[in-house]
Amino acid sequence: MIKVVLIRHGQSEWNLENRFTGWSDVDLSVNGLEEARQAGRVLKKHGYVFDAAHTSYLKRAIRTLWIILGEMDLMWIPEYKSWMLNERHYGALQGLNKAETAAKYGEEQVHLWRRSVNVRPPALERNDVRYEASAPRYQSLQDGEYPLTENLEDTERRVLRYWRESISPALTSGQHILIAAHGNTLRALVKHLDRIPADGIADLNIPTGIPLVYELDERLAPIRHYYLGIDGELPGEAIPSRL
Ligand SMILES: O=C(O)[C@@H](CO)OP(=O)(O)O
Repeated sequence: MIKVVLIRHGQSEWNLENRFTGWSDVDLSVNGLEEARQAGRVLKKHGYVFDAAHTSYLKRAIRTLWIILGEMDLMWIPEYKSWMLNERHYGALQGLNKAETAAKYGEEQVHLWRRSVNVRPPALERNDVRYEASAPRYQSLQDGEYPLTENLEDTERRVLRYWRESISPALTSGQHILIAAHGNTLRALVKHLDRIPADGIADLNIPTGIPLVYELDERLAPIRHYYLGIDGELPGEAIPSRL
């Protein structure tokens, strides 16, 4: 049986301030640092060992990974980073306060921007300071790959490309893999793994900093999944609903 562990980064400064984040490169909050340490302790306590880890180009996920590997004394393992694991790009909403945006455009519109599969938030303009296509970290992207905005389907396409190209072959060759990523990249991956239809994904939220274990068969179809706490598998009611 194949196991892969997914983890959403610990609480970020903008999760705390309730701001749309996307590709904005904000760090972990004090609470987020502790969530990452705790995730490392949980994985270590339950005997997890990884051969390699994958994360995004964004420091909230990278730091979460580093803290976990530090706790597990696994800092030596290969670490792979890709923009394809970056959070869903939030377009022109990036940096805005979610509650203020809801007061301006209505709760329903903001819910569509946040949780629908096919509605894209307003796009960034190329002359916006938040458009960072020429930043060194994004130099390897091909034309058209740096997003101006994304819906969940757009995010799913690039996440699944990375899953198929870089993670699936490692898993089927027997490697134990940890993926430290983001709320919507992990929602996209879970949607694919569990074959959740487009109209069933709005209510799926992944909490920050709690390891999510997927057990897969040899064709990488899920057998079962569960969140892991210090005392073992977490019951549904123990999963925080905070986003
Ligand atoms: O702001 C973001 O980038 C994401 C994750 O924090 O928010 P949301 O919950 O709206 O998908």
